[in-house]
Amino acid sequence: MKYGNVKNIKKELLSDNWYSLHKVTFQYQREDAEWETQIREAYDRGNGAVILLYNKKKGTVILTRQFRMPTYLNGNEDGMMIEACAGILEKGNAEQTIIMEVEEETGYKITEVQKVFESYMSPGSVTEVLYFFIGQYEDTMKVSEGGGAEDETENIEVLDMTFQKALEMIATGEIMDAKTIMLLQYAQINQLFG
Ligand SMILES: Nc1nc2c(ncn2[C@@H]2O[C@H](COP(=O)(O)OP(=O)(O)O[C@H]3O[C@H](CO)[C@@H](O)[C@H](O)[C@@H]3O)[C@@H](O)[C@H]2O)c(=O)[nH]1
Ligand SMILES: [Mg+2]
Repeated sequence: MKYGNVKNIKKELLSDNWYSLHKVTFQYQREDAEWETQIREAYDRGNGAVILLYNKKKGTVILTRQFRMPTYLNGNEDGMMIEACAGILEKGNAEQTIIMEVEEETGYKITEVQKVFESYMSPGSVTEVLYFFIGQYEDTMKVSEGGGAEDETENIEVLDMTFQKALEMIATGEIMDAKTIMLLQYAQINQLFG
């Protein structure tokens, strides 16, 4: 018995303004071998990369704070989100992108990163795969203010806080971003701070 087969996939473009949204109609073969028609919308904003910047000696991490409209629309009172530094893959691969994004958003020039895992973040509706990294930073690596790309309206604030404080902020709900929680918990499980 075949299971999980898909056929007759038809994609209808609903929106391609900034990113693209497709309505996908397809036939899906159930476990009992019957074919059924399903419709699912899929939002494609490309893939992304995210990193936890940490300093083992100081016991600190670098996070960012920025306005996120979708959260504002769904109950986040001021729309501000505390997140690990992240960006969408445009020109290079995940590693090149995250190194560039770290400098753009936080002002640190790092050269070494370590990939820890990759994950779909919202598999029922968003196509994106997110590549997760960790990387050590030193105060001497700070080369600029950060804040985001000059041609973009990101207005990113750079936060330097203790790892303990960041963990507390998950418990209090001040950190409510999945990729950030995943990386902080990775650091805790793998005892990055000893
Ligand atoms: N004009 C316009 N600009 C947009 C739109 N959507 C996003 N932008 C701009 O596009 C830029 C994308 O910045 P990046 O730093 O590359 O991406 P990111 O938004 O930080 O994405 C990261 O976080 C996402 C949410 O957690 C992740 O989904 C993504 O993979 C990545 O990790 C930002 O300047 C943002 O303001 C839009 O609809 N219109
Ligand atoms: Mg970003």
